[in-house]
Amino acid sequence: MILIKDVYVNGKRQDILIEGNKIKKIGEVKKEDIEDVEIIDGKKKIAIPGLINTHTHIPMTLFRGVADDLPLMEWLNNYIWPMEAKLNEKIVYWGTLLGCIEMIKSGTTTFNDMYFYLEGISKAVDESGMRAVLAYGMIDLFDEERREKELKNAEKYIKYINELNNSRIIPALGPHAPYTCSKELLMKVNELAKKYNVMIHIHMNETLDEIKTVKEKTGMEPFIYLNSFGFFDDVNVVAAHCVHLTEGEIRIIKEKNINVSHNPISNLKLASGIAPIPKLLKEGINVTLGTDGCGSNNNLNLFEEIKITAILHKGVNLNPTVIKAETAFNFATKNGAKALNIKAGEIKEGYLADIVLINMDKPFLYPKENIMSHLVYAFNGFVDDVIIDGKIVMREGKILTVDEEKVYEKAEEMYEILRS
Ligand SMILES: N[C@@H](CCSC[C@H]1O[C@@H](n2cnc3c(=O)[nH]cnc32)[C@H](O)[C@@H]1O)C(=O)O
Ligand SMILES: [Zn+2]
Repeated sequence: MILIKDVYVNGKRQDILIEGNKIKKIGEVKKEDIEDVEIIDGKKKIAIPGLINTHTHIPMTLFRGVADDLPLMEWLNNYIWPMEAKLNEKIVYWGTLLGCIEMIKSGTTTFNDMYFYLEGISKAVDESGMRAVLAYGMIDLFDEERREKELKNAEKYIKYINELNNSRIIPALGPHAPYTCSKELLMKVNELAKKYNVMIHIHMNETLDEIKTVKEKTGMEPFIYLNSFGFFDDVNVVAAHCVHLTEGEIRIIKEKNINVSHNPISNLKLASGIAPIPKLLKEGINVTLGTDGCGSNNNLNLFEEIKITAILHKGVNLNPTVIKAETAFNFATKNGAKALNIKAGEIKEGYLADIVLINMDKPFLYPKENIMSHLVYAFNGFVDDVIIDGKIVMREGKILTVDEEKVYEKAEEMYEILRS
């Protein structure tokens, strides 16, 4: 058992008792009453639920800084996709470990990923102690042979992850996007999602260009098109980006309970645009936050995403009330958990013990009065202790699960292979 003593949580100083992978009690807990307990002194700290990043391509940490300042299609076609052709399980494994270290250090405990070489990714996630939803990213480019291959891979990885029997690693389906996947592939994905009871992770409406392509081909906007053949029926979907949406598309997102993963930094950096988040909120749509891959962000610090979300929409709407601090914070916690269907995102009895501690002795966190404001507008994201699934994975800034130095060394080595 783990006992966090005198920590500031849910508005007051109290204790948090963790048993197994869950939060057993919040309130006053006497250490004498429990046997075999590890105590964390929380006096100088606050506890927050671990952040949930709902859109990543985690091994892309290795592509950090390789191609900046380009539009999406040029970035993908000329730089990213040629480099990705050199990847293998081993390179992806080290890239994922680098990403996990970065996320743990910046308070993220769960991520929702779409990539390939999922054996390498799963192995790294398992070793790091993180929680993740992993989807094999499928692209068929409307070719039947490629479609069969991609669907086979996706099914293979769902079975592979299920067989790992690790409650921290959850399989999902990842059709890349309506402009890279055929209708046949997408229809089959809906069927497989129901068959294996897994969620779907897809890129939607990221750029005006891709929407134009879909419209020219089908006569419909992407959400209308997918909805026309039942893609959203009876499945749980996380749609990344959703930058450009018509009223009709917003109606579908609402009606089909589609979860939106807002990735403001990636959208700004690739100059894709700014998603109409205040409008989605008015409709009661579940908005969550994602960083996207490190090729287009270029980091995995979700606190940056929280701050940008809270200020960006104020600026473009000329209205400082559209997204309040706590709303932005909830996007990255509660709403993320709801999207991924996990009992986390809040510090509550019976919930998963995914908890982050922040030492408040930092110059930018004084005066200590308005904690939620500090977390959203002032904090740099470097947290102190991280507990995931009831296990301490970082203590006082030191990662306990993996050898950090070795990961940095290997990351450089893998990068040399990719650029050669
Ligand atoms: N099985 C596929 C791989 C798909 S993984 C998901 C893909 O999404 C790409 N990606 C990363 N960020 C973005 C983005 O912002 N928009 C669209 N695609 C992206 C990423 O580079 C990767 O190729 C294949 O054989 O090519
Ligand atoms: Zn993406």
